[in-house]
Amino acid sequence: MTPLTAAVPVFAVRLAAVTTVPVSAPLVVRTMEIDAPGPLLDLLPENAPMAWTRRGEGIVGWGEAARFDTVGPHRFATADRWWRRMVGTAVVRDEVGLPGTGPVAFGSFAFDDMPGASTLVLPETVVGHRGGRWWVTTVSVSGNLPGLPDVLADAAPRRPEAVTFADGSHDGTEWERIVAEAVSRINAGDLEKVVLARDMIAESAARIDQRWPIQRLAERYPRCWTFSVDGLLGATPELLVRRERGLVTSRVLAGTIRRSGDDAHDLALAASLARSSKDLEEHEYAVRSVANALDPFCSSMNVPEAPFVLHLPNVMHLATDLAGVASDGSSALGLASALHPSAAVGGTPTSAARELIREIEDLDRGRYAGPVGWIDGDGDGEWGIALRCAALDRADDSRMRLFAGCGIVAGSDPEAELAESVAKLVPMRDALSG
Ligand SMILES: C=C(O[C@@H]1C=C(C(=O)O)C=C[C@H]1O)C(=O)O
Repeated sequence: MTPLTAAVPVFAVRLAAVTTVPVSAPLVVRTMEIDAPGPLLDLLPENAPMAWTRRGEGIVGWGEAARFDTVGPHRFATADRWWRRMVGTAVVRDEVGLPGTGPVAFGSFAFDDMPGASTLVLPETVVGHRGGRWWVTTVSVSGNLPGLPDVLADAAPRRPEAVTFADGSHDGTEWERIVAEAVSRINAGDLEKVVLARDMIAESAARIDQRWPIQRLAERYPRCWTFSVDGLLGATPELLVRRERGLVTSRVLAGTIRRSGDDAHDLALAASLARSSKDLEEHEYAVRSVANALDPFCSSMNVPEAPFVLHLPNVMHLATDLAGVASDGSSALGLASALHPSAAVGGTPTSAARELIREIEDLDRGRYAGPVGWIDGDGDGEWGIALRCAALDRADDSRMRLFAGCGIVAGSDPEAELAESVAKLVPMRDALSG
């Protein structure tokens, strides 16, 4: 372990920002085009699988050429600086030249400043697929040009054994009380919106093969981004930010209704969601928080006037896609840092919402609701909000902690919010159950 030196603020070092390779190591990176090797997620090994995929495209990675672990209020800035330094001195041979080729790090950041660990991982091997092209990237820290590895499907994952679920920090009744407290604070004028979360513990009879839930989520939630980074995995419908060759995009969600299972009825529910003043208000807070945060980084921005309804198998959301033209050199991670926490996972105003979450939620969110995604050597990348996800217990790999949260506004009903949280836990519960 080599501690970071010089440019890193002193307190960040004290808070254990560490990297597993000396920052001066000669990083050699090679990307080559390959023939289609089969579905990306089938390539993942059981040990520490990394993924960011949607509709079969994206990137998967394994092995660890380098990693950066950090905590605290400057976690994004220290990680961004580490990454710039890594790629700034790297020798790169990239025969494909797309966003996501060349050096790529997967990352996952804690929701709050404390507690919670944040990580960037540079895999030894990354395989990517986009628009009919496939590539493999290999990384060497020994200074030699890495050879082309075999890119083959791994053995099929094992189904988790006899999984049971139990309440996490609070049972449903306690959580409803917390939600009621938030509603009374909102009615008292302390703030406009706060997002409150709850957790659930899944326990299997044996070590959980993370690839099983990853593959199930990708199959069942093709409109979501399926991710896996350092033991945090899920399928999120919400894209905090994408930066790609000067174009900045974001998908904002807020306002939710549960699916009924009957298509005709669901269409009527979708129409009522699009007219619901409570949900439209909640959505407006979220869109405004993202548009305001992106404004300083964009020369122009398109913010649609009305949201559309995003249909997922378990719930429907009000959704807005924003797009802007980047006006400075901020990386995708820098933009994610500026956006986090948006009103979709924090609230409005942000500082009052964060304080109320710390005061009444009584839950260590860890990396749930934090940015998760990837960054490449040009600073392009995609960062989702880690929702509909679970974290593997680092001390016991037969246990996972599942999370779900709901936006609370003046008109929120605690019982309905609990039911919404149950619906949001369904993707991970089902993915672990079979
Ligand atoms: C916080 C979560 O979801 C967020 C809250 C939503 C809402 O309250 O309507 C909708 C989508 C997400 O922005 C979660 O899934 O855990």
